[in-house]
Amino acid sequence: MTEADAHMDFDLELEPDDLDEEAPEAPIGDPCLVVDDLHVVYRVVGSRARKEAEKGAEVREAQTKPSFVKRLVTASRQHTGGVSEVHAVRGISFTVRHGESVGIVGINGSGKSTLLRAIAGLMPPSSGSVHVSGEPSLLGVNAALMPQLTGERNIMIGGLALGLTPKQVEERFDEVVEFAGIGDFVYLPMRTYSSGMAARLRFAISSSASPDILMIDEALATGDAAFKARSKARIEDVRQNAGTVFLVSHSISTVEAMCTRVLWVHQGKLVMDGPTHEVAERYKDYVRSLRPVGRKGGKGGKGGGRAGGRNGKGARKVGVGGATGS
Ligand SMILES: Nc1ncnc2c1ncn2[C@@H]1O[C@H](COP(=O)(O)OP(=O)(O)OP(=O)(O)O)[C@@H](O)[C@H]1O
Repeated sequence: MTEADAHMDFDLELEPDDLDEEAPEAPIGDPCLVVDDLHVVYRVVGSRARKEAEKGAEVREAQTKPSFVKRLVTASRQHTGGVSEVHAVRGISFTVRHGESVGIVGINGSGKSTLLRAIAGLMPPSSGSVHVSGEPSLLGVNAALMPQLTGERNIMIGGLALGLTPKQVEERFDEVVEFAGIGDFVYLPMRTYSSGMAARLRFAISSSASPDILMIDEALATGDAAFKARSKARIEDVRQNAGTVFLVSHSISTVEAMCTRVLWVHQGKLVMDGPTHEVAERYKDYVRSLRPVGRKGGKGGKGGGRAGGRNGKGARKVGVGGATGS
């Protein structure tokens, strides 16, 4: 797959709901999250998995010498391809303060979800570290809820994981179901849900406890206009209470409407970090440059005119060389 193909589901179109919207300012407080030279490496077994992984990140053969016992055991198995390592996050560092809403953008396979999961504590760093102040009870929307259990049971488990008491979960149950818009499906196993329903339920659970850090991975793309409006209001609530929001989205207009700061990740590295309008404009230019000749970049064209300093703070360009396909 070429890089031009890889970005194709990135949506530069402005959503009607988001037109001319910018994330409102909120008081910015002390640092609440420090990510220091973070590396995340996946180990991939078998050639098919390796092919999948090669889409975006650096892949290399794992430097492992199998133990004597392992060599004996695998000698009797059919060879399925070696063990590879996918270096999905490569030396990312940044600091986030209370009250910031941070968008993470990048083409497919660039490492956004892996970074989010590592920040949420769902993925152990291979090296480097993530320091979180306050409640470490982060339940990212990618947190593994259990597909074989009903939505009802998952709301309870997710609520408890966020630090709520059983009584508090019960009190918030109706609100979570209504927010997610899943109706009576809540009494069916989650494996019967569409991916959109599951994403909306995870978002509703993870935002129900006013977490210190709210992580959102694509959930906003899965709802209708009313769900988006509810989500926006909830994100603002979290920020106004000096919480921090992380948002991974393929919709640049959603990031522009909801975030005060954007991190641009490419091939596992942070290539730009700064105020939303600056990073979004540069990122849109980059995505347009990837479009094959003859394909109109008109979607993004509409969104290109919203430059103009909001707070005068400059973006930190960490090394855009990576974004040109290094
Ligand atoms: N469980 C896994 N095992 C092995 N490799 C993985 C795994 N999950 C992700 N990867 C690889 O790590 C790299 C980063 O993936 P990640 O999902 O973080 O990217 P992304 O930017 O969120 O992508 P997308 O926009 O397509 O969702 C990719 O090369 C991907 O193939």
